[in-house]
Amino acid sequence: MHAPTYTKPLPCTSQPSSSLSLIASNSVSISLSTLMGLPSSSLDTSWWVFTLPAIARTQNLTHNPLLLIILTAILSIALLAWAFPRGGGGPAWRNGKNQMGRVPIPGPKGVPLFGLLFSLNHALPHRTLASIASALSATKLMAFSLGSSPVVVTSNPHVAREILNSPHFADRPVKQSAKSLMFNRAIGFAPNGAYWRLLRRVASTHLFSPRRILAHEPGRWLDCAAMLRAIAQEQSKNGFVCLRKHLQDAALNNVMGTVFGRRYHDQDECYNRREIEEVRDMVREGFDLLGAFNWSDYVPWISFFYDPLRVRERCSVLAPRVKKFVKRILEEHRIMAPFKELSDDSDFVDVLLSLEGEDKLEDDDIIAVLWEMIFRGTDTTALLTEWVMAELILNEEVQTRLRHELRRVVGNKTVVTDADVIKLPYLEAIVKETLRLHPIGPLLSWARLSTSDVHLSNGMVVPANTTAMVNMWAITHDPSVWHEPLVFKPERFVKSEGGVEVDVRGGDLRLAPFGAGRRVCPGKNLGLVTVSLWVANLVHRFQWFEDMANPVDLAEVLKLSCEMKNPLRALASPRFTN
Ligand code: HEM
Repeated sequence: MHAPTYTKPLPCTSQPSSSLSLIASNSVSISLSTLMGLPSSSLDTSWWVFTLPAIARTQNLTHNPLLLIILTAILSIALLAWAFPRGGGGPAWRNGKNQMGRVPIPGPKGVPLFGLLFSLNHALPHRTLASIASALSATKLMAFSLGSSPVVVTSNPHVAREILNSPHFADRPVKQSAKSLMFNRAIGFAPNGAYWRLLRRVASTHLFSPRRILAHEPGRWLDCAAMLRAIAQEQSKNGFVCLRKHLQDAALNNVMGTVFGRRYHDQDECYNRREIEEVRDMVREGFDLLGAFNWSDYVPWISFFYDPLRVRERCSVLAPRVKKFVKRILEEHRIMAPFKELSDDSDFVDVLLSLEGEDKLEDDDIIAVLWEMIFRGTDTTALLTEWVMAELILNEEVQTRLRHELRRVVGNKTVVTDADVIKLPYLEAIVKETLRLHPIGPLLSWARLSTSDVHLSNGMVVPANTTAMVNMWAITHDPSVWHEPLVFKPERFVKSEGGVEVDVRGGDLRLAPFGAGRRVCPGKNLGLVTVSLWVANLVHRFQWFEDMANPVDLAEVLKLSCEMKNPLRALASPRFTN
């Protein structure tokens, strides 16, 4: 919209000076406003700028200090109007982008240029977003800016269902680190299309199907047994156990075994120590880089001045290391391929190498897919198990009840198997309650991206290219969704005791820690089977107590996943003699 045409003649009799003519020229007034991104209403009221010379009764504005002050004030107001646009949402929501629907999307304006970046770059963005949404009555949907990226977040299960299940939200925004580490060729970040569908199909059939998960049980049990041994050793040596390291080792072995056909147990001599250390180091570095808050993902120019974590540089070192490592494993598998038959317990490398015709993948794509599995599969299961154990230690009666359930199902056996685990409803309730109280992806790990303008049923419209987040933490802590949301109460999921039946695999958005829709976590069954098996064996083998010298601290920190800020340290009293 153009500024209104000036109609009143200036009372000034002589010609304006050149600077004045610039200001008094209609076309310049428009371009100045446009440059500043002023909303049309400010243009409508800007006509009085042209009367300034009359007010000042002067021909040269620059020589009049009063006018200079007024001009500076106008410019400042214009700048502020540009930086804090109307309607909320902040700098990325200028020009009424949050008002495209019947109902506008409310949201905080944040800081000019940066939006909410300063509020969200610390450890607990899910809590901050939940408080802002609640304060602005924007829990259904809130618009905000992360630098130049427009973002919406919902803390409402109905809107969450619409977003996660919509085909228009089936892409993800790709972080710089993910791109540099090749993840844009893997399942999680590949754009929604034929390539992504192929990867999902192959992974669902050959890695995550119930048959394959069952076929890999012996390997899973090997890792679990090694973990139990290491825990017993640490307890007898130190008098306490730091659980996270054992869980991470078991998780790494579990995923390395299923994906690469390699396991690294301490008593195994066949793999050299250097390789184990190399894998651990690469995984650690990858976690750090992918979990790091990288300013240049949101304010691209900032990396020229400010890159405190050296994300770009570190990625460019890690990516070739990963490639070299995985390529070596691919070559070994290629050499052995003629001597192996594919079966249900084949590792994922063999499966990917066996693909033919249209399904055949380039080496670089295989490397990306395999590497992603290591990343996604390792910390998720370890950190979730750590949260479960922390709650069991703090809630002694829940631990005791679980042990009774185990005794009833397992009897005198020292080992709990996958077949036993499915007969343990109280264990299932404990895992669900932990996922509710401590969702390890409180903002569902990686966000979604709208591929077109999306009309929601509540009258709001999310424009194309908007990042969409679901604040699962806010939903699972909402007292209007969950009674006494801060209390750890597995009984709320025990049906025979009046509890609710909730499908945590994406069917019920009141508790969807694995996401939902076509991009729901494909590793959800593997994750749940693994965590349940570990918890069952940890509780069956040991009685767990709080270490009073290091009390359990439920403080959290959000990195790649939401983890205990202070890793769990506890006392493990063995229940069997061998
Ligand atoms: C207990 C553990 C786990 C939790 C809580 C979890 C959670 C999630 C969440 C919230 C998402 C995003 C879903 C969405 O956008 O709707 C996701 C995606 C994904 N997860 Fe998991 N996950 C777990 C375990 C695993 C495991 C064990 C693997 C593989 C070994 C895995 C592989 C993936 C992959 C590949 C994606 C991307 C899917 C896509 O974009 O198409 N996850 N996970």
